[in-house]
Amino acid sequence: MNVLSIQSHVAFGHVGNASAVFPMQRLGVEVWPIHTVQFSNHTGYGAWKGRVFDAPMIEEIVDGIAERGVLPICDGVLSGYMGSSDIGNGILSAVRRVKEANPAALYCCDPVIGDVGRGVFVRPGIPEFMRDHAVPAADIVTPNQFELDFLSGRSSATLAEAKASVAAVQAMGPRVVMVTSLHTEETPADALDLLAADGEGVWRVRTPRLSLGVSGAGDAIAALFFVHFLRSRSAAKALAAAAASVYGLLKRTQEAGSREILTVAAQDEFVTPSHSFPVEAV
Ligand SMILES: Nc1ncnc2c1ncn2[C@@H]1O[C@H](COP(=O)(O)OP(=O)(O)O)[C@@H](O)[C@H]1O
Ligand SMILES: Cc1ncc(COP(=O)(O)O)c(C=O)c1O
Ligand SMILES: [Mg+2]
Repeated sequence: MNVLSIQSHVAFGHVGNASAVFPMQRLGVEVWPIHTVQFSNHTGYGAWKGRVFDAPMIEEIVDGIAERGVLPICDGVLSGYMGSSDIGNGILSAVRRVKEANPAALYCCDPVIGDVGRGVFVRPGIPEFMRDHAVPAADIVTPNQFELDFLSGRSSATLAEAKASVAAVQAMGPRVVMVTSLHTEETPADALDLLAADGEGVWRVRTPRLSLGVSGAGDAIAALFFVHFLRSRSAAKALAAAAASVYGLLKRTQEAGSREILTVAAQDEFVTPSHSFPVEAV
């Protein structure tokens, strides 16, 4: 399986491609990473160095890949942190080229915009670009609760509201939606929910809430969900597998007291997760 992964890259630590590429490789996927930015570290530190690339650079690399004649064997495109809405256009043009070459390829868009508590952490214009252009072009989207609320223009304070928000996002285009870190009135204080919907049903996985604040978990879970969905074509199975792996990864990270997720040290969690959680139809 071959996945074109277009997102941010950091030299130190694990967000964007530095969080997503290795778990996919560990699952046996050939990943073709293209970086939208290269920063020293993730922006959660408040300071970083590096630069944002541009749409022509993304298109140039896709051109070079196309010249190798391999776009027809690309099974999917994964996008995440975009850097600028211009880069977003470059990503959507890559998606169009891949789908022209392989109509069965799927586009999974992780609509990285912000987070509850931290607010919007991307450049102006990106939230609207995600809502008006990227999400409508996607087959699969993986918002956190903050991003779900922004995209749907609704609130998700209860499970019923969250399901209505998911349906509103599906009405924008994507058939499959996975919501991460969902906390509704029904969610116990020491837990968090994940929802996945695929047009046939909505499923929930509930895991304990760990006391750590790290970046990059969303990038890892989007990559894992996408790979498991491409393989199983089941949103429920992909949700169970991705949630178990990321929980194991974060539990190890918490135990080690690390500020960065233990993508390398806890790599066995991607293949043989040490925890598993039931999937409930809701
Ligand atoms: N504090 C936490 N405790 C347990 N699991 C967590 C925690 N933070 C993140 N996760 C897991 O990682 C997933 C993705 O993280 P999330 O923070 O929602 O993504 P993002 O970084 O995109 O906002 C969550 O759905 C959850 O499964
Ligand atoms: C460069 C970069 N990419 C991606 C992300 C997204 O990380 P997360 O997976 O926590 O949403 C961040 C968050 O700070 C970031 O700074
Ligand atoms: Mg995210």
